[in-house]
Amino acid sequence: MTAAIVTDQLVKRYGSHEVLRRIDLEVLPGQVVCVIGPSGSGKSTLLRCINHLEQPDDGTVSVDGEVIGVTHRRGRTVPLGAAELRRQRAEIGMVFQSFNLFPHMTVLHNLVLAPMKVRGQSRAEAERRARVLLGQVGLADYAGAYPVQLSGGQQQRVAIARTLAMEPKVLLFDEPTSALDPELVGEVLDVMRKLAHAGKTMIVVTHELGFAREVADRVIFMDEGLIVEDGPADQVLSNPREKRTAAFLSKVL
Ligand SMILES: Nc1ncnc2c1ncn2[C@@H]1O[C@H](COP(=O)(O)OP(=O)(O)OP(=O)(O)O)[C@@H](O)[C@H]1O
Repeated sequence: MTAAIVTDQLVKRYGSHEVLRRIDLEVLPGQVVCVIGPSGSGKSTLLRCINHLEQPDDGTVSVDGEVIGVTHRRGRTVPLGAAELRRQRAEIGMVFQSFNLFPHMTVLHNLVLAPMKVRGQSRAEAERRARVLLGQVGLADYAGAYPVQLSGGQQQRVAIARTLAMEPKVLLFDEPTSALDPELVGEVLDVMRKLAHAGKTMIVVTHELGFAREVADRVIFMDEGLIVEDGPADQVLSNPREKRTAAFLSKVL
């Protein structure tokens, strides 16, 4: 079985600070992996390198067997051109903490923009699909609303629908509920739970350990740019093998 996501000896540095220190990770199709760890451990940077929002300094990322961001020319490895990189990145959906919806566009317009521009879908087709997705995230009646008219939880559900509209091969979530008022967290986690049950491949950076325990196939604990522990959710969260994992959990549980 081809892994959905592979990182091979992935390195990212900011100046002399090595933020990712040779990360090897393999996520199988349909797996849900939650990534936990202290602030500054490199969780966001890992996601941002997987989708090449940040250029890794060393190592490779592959999605569905295709190496991201580089190609081979005359025996040398060279960076991909912008258009080709855009095509690859469209296969890697990313949901951010801060929604990032276009404020001057309606919900529907936010959803159809990229499928029309990047995927070449007609407006009619893009709108038809967008309405289906809005139904799936429980926002069928909000197609004509502007982001400012929505709660944070609704905005994040629109952002998830917008990501799904590109039919990505994998989904990355970077603390998708951290900016939400506590009473709005559940509705976003519900949507993510449905995606997990529908068989999507997901990496979720989160502080929601209840969600991780219930939904994740695996939990990864990162610290100081390394994967310290990687195992079944119950084992890592209830019976960690590594002292550093246990110390972290004792602070956050
Ligand atoms: N653009 C950047 N320039 C310089 N340093 C950066 C940059 N982005 C991240 N870093 C540093 O890299 C380290 C890892 O950051 P990262 O955001 O990946 O951590 P994190 O585990 O996601 O933390 P948090 O839980 O607080 O979001 C931190 O020390 C951070 O200050």
